[in-house]
Amino acid sequence: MPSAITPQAAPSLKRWERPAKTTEKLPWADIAVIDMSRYDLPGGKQELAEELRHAVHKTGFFSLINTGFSREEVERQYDIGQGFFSLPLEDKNREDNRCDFAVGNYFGYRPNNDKKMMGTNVLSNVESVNIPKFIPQYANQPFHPFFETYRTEIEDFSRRSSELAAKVFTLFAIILELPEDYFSSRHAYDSPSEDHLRYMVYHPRPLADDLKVERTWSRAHTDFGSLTLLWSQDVAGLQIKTDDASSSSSDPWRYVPPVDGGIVCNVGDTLQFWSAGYLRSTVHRVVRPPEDQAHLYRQGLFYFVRPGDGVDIKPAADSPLLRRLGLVTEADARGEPVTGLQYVRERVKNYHDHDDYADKRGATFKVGNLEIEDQAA
Ligand SMILES: O=C(O)CCC(=O)C(=O)O
Ligand SMILES: [Fe+2]
Repeated sequence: MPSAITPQAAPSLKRWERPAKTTEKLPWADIAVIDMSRYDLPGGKQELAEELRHAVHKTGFFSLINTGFSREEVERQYDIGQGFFSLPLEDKNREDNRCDFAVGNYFGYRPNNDKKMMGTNVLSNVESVNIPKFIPQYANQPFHPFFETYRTEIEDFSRRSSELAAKVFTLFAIILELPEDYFSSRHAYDSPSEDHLRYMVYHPRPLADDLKVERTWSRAHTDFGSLTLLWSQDVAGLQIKTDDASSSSSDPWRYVPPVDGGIVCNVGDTLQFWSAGYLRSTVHRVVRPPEDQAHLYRQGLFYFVRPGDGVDIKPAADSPLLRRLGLVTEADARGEPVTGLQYVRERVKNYHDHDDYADKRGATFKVGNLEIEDQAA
């Protein structure tokens, strides 16, 4: 749908500057690139699903190109995020704009330095703001007045992110031999869910502090929802934990490479549950960037897709593929339901409602019969 948005109508914002890529040679992950311009061609979805199968089964990470988001509109979102982060702390952190972690509500603002890291005195260097879906049910959820000026643009971006996710869900349904709308219907934009558009920035830290926390900027974790869209990030630091600790290296961590004009996607916990582990919610983390980028504010743009509040996230026992593979049985169909809202709220609460981001290597997190490794080494 052509967009009738005129960004010039809003007051001018300082332009965000795209940082230069690192010149360091890093161990990059091999990330499949899926060309979404083929999606609507005859047989296109089936071909793309086949290309995606290996990636989602092995690492759960892949990237999309030709998604319909122009470079200008993506950078405009970075301008908006940067404009918000440059407001005074008291304003950003006003009471009606804060995440309410006590109830696992991630909508709103999370300030920099809010927690200690891994049993040290080093503080978290992440600042973020999560914007809920633009539906009447969220009229009273955090939405800072700064964003009002840009509401139309942000809403357009949010809705189109969800539309893109729906196409990816269709590919997942094809892979699992389920009806094509199996997952997209469980993530309808107009039904309540904890989906959010996120502006995020990591503040650079002195090397001495980074060394005290094993260079950790974001602890190893899996994503709590269904699918994460991450607009390609030029500041290296995001790493995925792979199975290929090869003979040349015992280190399983690989950096996610930038994909110009692309969107990196990863499968979250709920799709791993629905697919009885066939689609992988891979452990990832963010570490101090290479030294030619370590001084930069690492700003990011994301859309986190969460399951519909009321949908059951237990394994899709009706998938012929999962049945043939023996991953689901009749008993799975009869298991206790766990709803999307229940899982996501409990997971956010468990992860964030503390004074610290402790080292939780090896810990697991469980709701009903659904269990996930909370933080793998
Ligand atoms: O900042 C990044 O590149 C990834 C952040 C992330 O994994 C998350 O917020 O879930
Ligand atoms: Fe993540």
